[in-house]
Amino acid sequence: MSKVAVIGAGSWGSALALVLADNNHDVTIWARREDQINEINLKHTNEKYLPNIELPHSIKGTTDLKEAVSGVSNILIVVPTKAIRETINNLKGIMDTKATIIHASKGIEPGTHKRISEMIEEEFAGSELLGDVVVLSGPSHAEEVSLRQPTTVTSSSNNIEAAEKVQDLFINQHFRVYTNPDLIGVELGGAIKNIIALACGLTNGLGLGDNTKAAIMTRGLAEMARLGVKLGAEPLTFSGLSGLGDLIVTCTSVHSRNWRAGHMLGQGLTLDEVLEKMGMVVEGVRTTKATYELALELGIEMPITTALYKVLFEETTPQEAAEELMGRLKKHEVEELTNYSLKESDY
Ligand SMILES: NC(=O)C1=CN([C@@H]2O[C@H](COP(=O)(O)OP(=O)(O)OC[C@H]3O[C@@H](n4cnc5c(N)ncnc54)[C@H](OP(=O)(O)O)[C@@H]3O)[C@@H](O)[C@H]2O)C=CC1
Ligand SMILES: O=C(CO)COP(=O)(O)O
Repeated sequence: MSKVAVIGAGSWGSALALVLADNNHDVTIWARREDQINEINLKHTNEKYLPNIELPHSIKGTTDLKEAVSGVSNILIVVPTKAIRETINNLKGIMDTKATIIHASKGIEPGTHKRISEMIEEEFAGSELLGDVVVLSGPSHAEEVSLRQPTTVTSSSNNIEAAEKVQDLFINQHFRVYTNPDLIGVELGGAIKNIIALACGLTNGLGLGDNTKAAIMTRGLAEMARLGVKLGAEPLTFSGLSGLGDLIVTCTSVHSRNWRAGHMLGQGLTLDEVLEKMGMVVEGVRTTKATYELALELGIEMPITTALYKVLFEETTPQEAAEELMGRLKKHEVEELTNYSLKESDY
């Protein structure tokens, strides 16, 4: 049994706290709102983020970050990507022991184009408090994990032994954890599938059917792998749980916030209206911006990401974006991933 601090009490933080508590770990969950922590401690529920689920009574909630991490050598961070740097900065000031930082968030930062493990390392730079950084990623809707439905994910780190320790922390008969040493590929797959899920939801909202969905998913996987390989990922990672697996679960499920947000956009709502209605994080929006910028910088062709960027952040309508995608130059389906460069005409 280990002590684990879970930082972030949204849907995913609560569901992972449940998995850890099921494994008899000593779990403290931190949230910034007193009312939410009172609900977790007194009613053992988190209705806003995980409706109709009774959390294990052993989970302790606190709004005191110092109390959450004091003497804890495994800290799980599950806040939206935009809150990662702020969270690490707050942690750095109050941690009293070196800890493995596990994160389960999915995104890329606009502007810097950093993955989450890179942001964590950057924020801890020069500090003795950072042990290993491990990501937990894969096809795993919080709603189903909290019902203890069979789920598979991947634990990845530059230090495979750290990934294996995290595998041991989480694995149980409902929640099967694999390991993969390809940190870059695992983090990129989890982030970029959100872009593709937004695009799938959008085409569905436009009234388009399964052929279009299959096209977006398959060609989306191709552009995810193309960028990933350029950044040093292993191509095979993208056919695994954190790539294809997460793409399937996010593009085909009504649980997905990214899919639902895309669907509302396709039905004609503005981005602001969609985000207001969702009330939960839609990571794909910021990740589309980050990935679009990164693709331009590296000269990697990512037509679906580009089309979505134009719909989200420029004046392009979904219909215009769909027409533009279908009207592109003809090409071979299978490309040489390691020898790919963008031609000006491809955009
Ligand atoms: N939901 C899922 O099934 C899965 C989610 N993920 C990933 O996990 C991450 C978190 O998602 P999820 O739990 O679903 O998100 P939710 O929208 O359900 O919850 C977000 C949580 O983060 C808190 N939060 C927001 N901003 C800050 C901040 N600046 N500082 C501290 N806490 C903050 C919110 O607190 P408050 O209520 O006070 O605003 C809330 O508790 C995302 O990257 C997502 O992609 C990964 C796999 C599955
Ligand atoms: O990452 C997820 C499932 O693996 C959850 O996706 P959404 O954020 O779109 O709900």
